[in-house]
Amino acid sequence: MKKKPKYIWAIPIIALVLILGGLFIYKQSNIEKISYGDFLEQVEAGNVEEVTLDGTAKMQLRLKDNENKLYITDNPRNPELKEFLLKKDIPVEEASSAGTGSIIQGILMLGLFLVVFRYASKKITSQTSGNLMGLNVKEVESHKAKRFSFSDVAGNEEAKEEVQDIIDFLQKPEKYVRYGARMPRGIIFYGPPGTGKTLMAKAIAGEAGVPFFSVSGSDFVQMYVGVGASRVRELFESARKAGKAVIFIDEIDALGKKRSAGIAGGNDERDQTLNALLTEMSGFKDNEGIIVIAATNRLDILDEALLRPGRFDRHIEIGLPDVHGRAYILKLHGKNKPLSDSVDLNKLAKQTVYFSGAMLENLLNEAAITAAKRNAKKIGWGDIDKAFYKVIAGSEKKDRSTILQIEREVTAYHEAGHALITKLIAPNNTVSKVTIIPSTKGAGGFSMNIPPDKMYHTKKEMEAQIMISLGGRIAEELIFGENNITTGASNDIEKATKIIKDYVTKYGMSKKIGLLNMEVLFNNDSQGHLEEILISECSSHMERLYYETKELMIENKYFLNAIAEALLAQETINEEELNAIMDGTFQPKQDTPEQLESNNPIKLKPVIETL
Ligand SMILES: Nc1ncnc2c1ncn2[C@@H]1O[C@H](COP(=O)(O)OP(=O)(O)OP(=O)(O)O)[C@@H](O)[C@H]1O
Ligand SMILES: [Zn+2]
Repeated sequence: MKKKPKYIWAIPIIALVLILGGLFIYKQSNIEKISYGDFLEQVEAGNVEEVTLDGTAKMQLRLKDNENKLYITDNPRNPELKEFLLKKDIPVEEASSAGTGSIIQGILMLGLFLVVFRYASKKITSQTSGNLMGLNVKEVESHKAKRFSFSDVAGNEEAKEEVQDIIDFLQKPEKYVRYGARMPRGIIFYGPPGTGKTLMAKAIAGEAGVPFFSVSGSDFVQMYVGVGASRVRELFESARKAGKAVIFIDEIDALGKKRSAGIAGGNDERDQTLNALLTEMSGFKDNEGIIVIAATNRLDILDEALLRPGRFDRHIEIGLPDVHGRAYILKLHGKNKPLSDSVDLNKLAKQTVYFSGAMLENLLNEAAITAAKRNAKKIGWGDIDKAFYKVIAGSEKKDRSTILQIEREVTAYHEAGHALITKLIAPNNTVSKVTIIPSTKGAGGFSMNIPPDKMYHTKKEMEAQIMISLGGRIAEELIFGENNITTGASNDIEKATKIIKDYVTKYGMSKKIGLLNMEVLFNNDSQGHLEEILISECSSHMERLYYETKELMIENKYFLNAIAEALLAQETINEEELNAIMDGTFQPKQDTPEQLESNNPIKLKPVIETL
């Protein structure tokens, strides 16, 4: 690919600066400073050829024995000096304050200023740019910013595969035009936050060797009417100027959300901006080599106008990484960090289900900070452990004594409930950690529950997942009584409801509703009859599963107590310890008495039946 030399404008300026600089240095080397006393001596000796006064703090003179050399001395600024010199027959010249030297200096400064200004303004445009009316257009040009390639993106193999032809098209658009192929003009990356959508777009630009322009949809919101549209046109204009390019629009949903029927009128500005975007996109010629990549967390809320052929017609999912992806991401970000031998990234990958790439990166970074704080040689498993909780729910509370003992117990039983039910009905799931360490974000405790990675889930597995979710609340109820159940189960209930809804409405697993997709039917449900049936069906399944779980827990109350007690004693238990509890071979960690004291400031009976 032929590249336009980017710094051609700088050559004359640099040449000028060099020439003037040389001249200046040459002149400087021919200048000598003398004291005012020496000067007067020379005057008295009749050695002075001429004097130049220019009103500055210095004056210049030449001596008779070396007329080419310039001498400088302090200017006493005495109005009588001129007369005194003239009387001695020494010619005095009065120059304007800018002598040759200062002209050169001035030009030099100007040249330098121009270079710096040019550089700085370029830098600003490429990094945060213009910021006119709040819009950031970021242009990351290949030679200025770090170039990304596919090797910087771990996992996401399917997505990489899917964009391979786009890269080829960006490199050789003519080839595709020759075959009459119409390449997608727009691609949408969709998936949860932090999964590397931006990274992937940058990598495409990097792999194809084209400049990358990025802008965020949310920047257009709250702009004056017409401003957004003109910004869009400017963005495309700069991309066209660059020849080939990748234009990245983050948070496209801020611009292209479906218009909700209920709200009368629209957002004029948003619509104008969106229209400008669509117009620009349909304005490309086929061989232009510009690709627009947009990112969103949710594809389903986008306006159909955006998704039509010729617009954003290729949709690529960038999902959360699976266990291999996670291991790969951890290894990628662990490369430049001194990890101790105790840190097993494969093991960590197994414990970080549902973590996004950004969370994993953050996890290693937090661990590195913790290690640095304690001046450790290497990052140890303990640092990783601390970072794990930080990333997952804010940070580990320092002062544990402030947490009421009763809260610790409720949390311990709640988490023990989840763990116990998992062990009883889903032995293939992994419970990597159960903990009651509270976090600043308010999550009471945490038990990681890993269902095996599978393409399909059976009805039994879906029910098991619901029962595991219900386990927390049921344990609270069983131990502390119906009136003392807490709000800690709200996430669990949400999770269980989502599963039961799919169970009934999507997968035809409820006998009463049968093999119907309720969402299809719902579209025509004006009286709300179906809704009623649906709710009653969901709640009857939920109730059945609730009683089943409760019964199971009552039968295994011994284990529930054992797990909760272990949690209260050591705050966190890992999978081996949990298995040991279930086998009856558990040996609690021997803590020193002081540690026990600080962990358990108030000694209470482990089970409080009367609350
Ligand atoms: N697959 C991955 N491989 C390597 N690093 C990753 C990956 N996914 C995410 N990361 C890390 O997470 C950071 C954030 O990712 P990025 O900004 O690309 O996510 P995103 O999907 O665009 O997020 P959002 O939806 O919040 O804009 C990256 O800079 C990188 O450090
Ligand atoms: Zn829970």
